Amino acid sequence: MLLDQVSKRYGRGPWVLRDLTLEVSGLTVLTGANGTGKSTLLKIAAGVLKPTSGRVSRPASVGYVPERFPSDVKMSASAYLAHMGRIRRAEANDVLERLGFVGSMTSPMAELSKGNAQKVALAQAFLASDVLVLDEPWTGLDASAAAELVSLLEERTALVSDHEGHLASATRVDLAGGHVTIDLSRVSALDALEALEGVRSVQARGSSVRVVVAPDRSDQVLAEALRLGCSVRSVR
Ligand SMILES: Nc1ncnc2c1ncn2[C@@H]1O[C@H](COP(=O)(O)OP(=O)(O)OP(=O)(O)O)[C@@H](O)[C@H]1O
Repeated sequence: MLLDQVSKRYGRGPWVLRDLTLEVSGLTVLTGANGTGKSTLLKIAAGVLKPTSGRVSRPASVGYVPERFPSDVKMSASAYLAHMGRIRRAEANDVLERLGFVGSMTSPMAELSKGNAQKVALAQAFLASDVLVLDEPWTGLDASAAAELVSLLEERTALVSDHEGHLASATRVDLAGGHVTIDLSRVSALDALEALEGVRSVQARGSSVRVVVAPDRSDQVLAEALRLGCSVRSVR
């Protein structure tokens, strides 16, 4: 799976992702502080959200576990997994068994405990044959299920957010946490600032303009702002 120069902003809001290129060919862990865009990136990778710009090439069969698995599903676990198996043209797997599912297979899934519902979410994702996209998949799992999930992921191609560090040896991609705030005056070209790589938002505030930048791009943005004739009031 390849994400090529992917950028995302919600409406006219700040850029959440900017020019992100990522190839997922083995087990890849996504890390980053709260709000850095992990769930956004995973939704884009899974195809449930469109990037604002950039391209995603994904194989035919992608399994996805969202951050919050729908909790109000009226179907039973058994009916739901049979349905997903038909859609995927996949044989039933032993994931529920391996994760130690102890809920009812025939009651509405809305009645399952959080951990058991998460095990159903994982079982349907593992029906996919190519790539897995899993958003904090350990949520709600007990210790033995958590360890079993680590071994289920061995040898799979997967993009997984994992802030608890379950997958210590996987390839890591860190969505840079934090930001640098640059206050500028004498700004004549807001659009030119906004278009710079690493810029997450540009806001006019009275006579100054506040630019929020990814930490690894702040020097380049400062240099470009000076070249555009801006005065720098503060950087923090
Ligand atoms: N539907 C939405 N509409 C507007 N803004 C959104 C939406 N979804 C997410 N955002 C914003 O995008 C940014 C990234 O959110 P996202 O949920 O992708 O981060 P995250 O890294 O997964 O966070 P966490 O670790 O807290 O789950 C946040 O500033 C969030 O407010």
